[in-house]
Amino acid sequence: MFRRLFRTSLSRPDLHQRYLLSISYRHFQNTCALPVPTLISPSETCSVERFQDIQIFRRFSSLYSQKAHSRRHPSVSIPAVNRAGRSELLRSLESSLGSSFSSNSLLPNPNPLIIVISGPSGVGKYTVIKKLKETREDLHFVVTATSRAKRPGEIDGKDYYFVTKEEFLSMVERDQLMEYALVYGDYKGVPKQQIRDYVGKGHDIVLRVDIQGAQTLRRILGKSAIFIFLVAENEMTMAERLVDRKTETAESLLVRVASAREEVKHVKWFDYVVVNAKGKLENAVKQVESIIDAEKAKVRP
Ligand SMILES: Nc1ncnc2c1ncn2[C@@H]1O[C@H](COP(=O)(O)OP(=O)(O)OP(=O)(O)O)[C@@H](O)[C@H]1O
Repeated sequence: MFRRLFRTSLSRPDLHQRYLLSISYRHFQNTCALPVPTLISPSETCSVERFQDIQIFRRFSSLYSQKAHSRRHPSVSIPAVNRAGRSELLRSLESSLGSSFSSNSLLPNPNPLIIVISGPSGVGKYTVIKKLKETREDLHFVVTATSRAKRPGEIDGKDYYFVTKEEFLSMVERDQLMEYALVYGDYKGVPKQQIRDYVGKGHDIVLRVDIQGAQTLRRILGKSAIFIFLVAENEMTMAERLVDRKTETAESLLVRVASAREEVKHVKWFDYVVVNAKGKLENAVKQVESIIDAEKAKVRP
């Protein structure tokens, strides 16, 4: 590009004749240190046109001498690649650059991720998260507090903090919960302290909440959290899962399936939707993992 511009300016007859710029392009390319000629004697008055020509010339010479300087270091020669050893080549590249290669990470230190997994009752939130825990030890799963009774196989402090209604309300009073809701007659809430502790130490965290909880968290966290909506492939599968789990009374089943019908309409509040299809738990978990990996790889999470 420079060759073209340089020639264009020099080929202008007035510029060429008036300032007698006999510097060859080859000379410029070799030395990269273009002598700046005295274009105007101090006493000389300068026309606008001539002044502009001088400015153009000076801009070129300054720009290209800077670029060429940054490209190579005049005092260091790099040995022939086919003859020099690896470390010799690396050393000479370092001295040519004027500083050693750093082994520090080239990546910026990303902010910890907050991943919210939500979806209608019986869709498989707990099952997906349990499986995810096995493969992603780097994630911290925030343990929700609940006033509901423990289901078979659930462990206090691991799956939920099982508390009484009074204990739960006292946590609310002491402002210990980031969000809470009364879901199907039981309280559920996310303890603030766990989030502070883990996010403060730079850990990625995963929260499991119902749809109401997800909407509250969206209002609080906005775009600083990733919201994943888990669904079954169809209503029938969702209802079957609740029935087969054998944890609900007839009334509770009715409330949950009726709510689920409404809740699937809230998918638009979420960033991602993952289908947890019958017998395809592994696929759903893999998809959640892919979302986490993609979010971690984002330049601006
Ligand atoms: N992909 C799947 N295929 C078949 N069954 C599944 C699948 N995922 C979950 N289940 C079963 O569905 C039932 C409900 O799952 P789970 O308890 O994880 O749902 P949940 O969304 O956490 O429910 P809730 O919000 O009511 O606690 C469980 O019995 C579980 O084993």
